[in-house]
Amino acid sequence: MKVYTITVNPSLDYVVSLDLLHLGEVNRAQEAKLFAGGKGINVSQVLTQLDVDNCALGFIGGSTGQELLQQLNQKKIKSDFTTIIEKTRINVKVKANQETELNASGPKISMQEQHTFKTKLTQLTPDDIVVMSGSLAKGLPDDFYFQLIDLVNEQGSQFVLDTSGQSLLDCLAKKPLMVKPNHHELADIFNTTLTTQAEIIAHGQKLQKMGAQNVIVSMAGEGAYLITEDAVYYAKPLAGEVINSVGAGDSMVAGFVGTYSQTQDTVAAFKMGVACGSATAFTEDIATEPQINQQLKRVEIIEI
Ligand SMILES: Nc1ncnc2c1ncn2[C@@H]1O[C@H](COP(=O)(O)OP(=O)(O)OP(=O)(O)O)[C@@H](O)[C@H]1O
Ligand SMILES: O=P(O)(O)OC[C@@]1(O)O[C@H](CO)[C@@H](O)[C@@H]1O
Repeated sequence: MKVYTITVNPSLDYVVSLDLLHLGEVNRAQEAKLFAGGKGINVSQVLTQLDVDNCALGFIGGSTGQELLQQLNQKKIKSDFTTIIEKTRINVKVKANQETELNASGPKISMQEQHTFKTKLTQLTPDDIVVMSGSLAKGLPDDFYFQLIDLVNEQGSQFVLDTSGQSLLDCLAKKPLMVKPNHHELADIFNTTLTTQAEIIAHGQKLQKMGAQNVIVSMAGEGAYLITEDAVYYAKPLAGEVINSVGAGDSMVAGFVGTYSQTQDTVAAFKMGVACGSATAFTEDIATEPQINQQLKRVEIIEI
């Protein structure tokens, strides 16, 4: 099986570190780094670390797009982007006493550019899994992901749409391989508050009954649940120093999809998802293979 990631609105993530942020004043950063970003691209980075056959698709443009591509090439991440006229965005991540993210809305994508991109999906086969995540760029219709899901389904491939709210609910009827709301997003979907384990599981099961093949409910440092058609599993949280939570969710999606694509074993895939999410939370950038394997040894899954 091959995995394709789709990032319609990638970014260069400009990560600025300082002890304390004073709003409304000139702040001097201790460190500033530029990383290739965007949710699907983060998924591709982890898949490449795990040696899973994958290709990053999406739109890139201008000098920022070139910088992003150069970074992906350096990391040996395979890609087949559609080139656009406008520039790829830069997102600013401030790491001070708190993490603050400033995400730009991104470039405008023309009808012709959208069309060129869609033709790439005709190469998909029933053996492929397509992961779609992140915000929609300007000029893309609200139902763009749903148009893509239909194209993916026409080719017989599986899909994962990492989204929240109404879009997540709407995609369930199309039978996603997996959905991964965090517990806050799960509560918001049903306009409720979820406090007990039983409540979280019951609402995750609703998503499964509505069409998701597998549901992961992630809870950052409090563990995660996997809900399948016939069982519920809990992954105990891994203790560690959180250095950067940006991309933890993307890494979890990558771990699940990557191992699933190689083994079709849902529980092993969940285990890898937890290891990848935590490994990224415990490091500065997206986790590397040794960091992931170090966490994988520590993951404990129990059936509930
Ligand atoms: N503080 C933490 N301690 C240990 N593991 C963590 C922590 N935060 C995230 N993780 C790991 O990453 C996974 C995904 O994190 P989280 O539940 O925050 O998802 P998310 O809200 O989609 O993440 P993101 O911050 O990327 O949007 C968790 O299930 C866990 O495996
Ligand atoms: O603006 P979006 O598309 O919702 O999110 C983009 C983004 O915040 O997501 C990734 C982390 O998940 C970052 O690499 C990137 O900057």
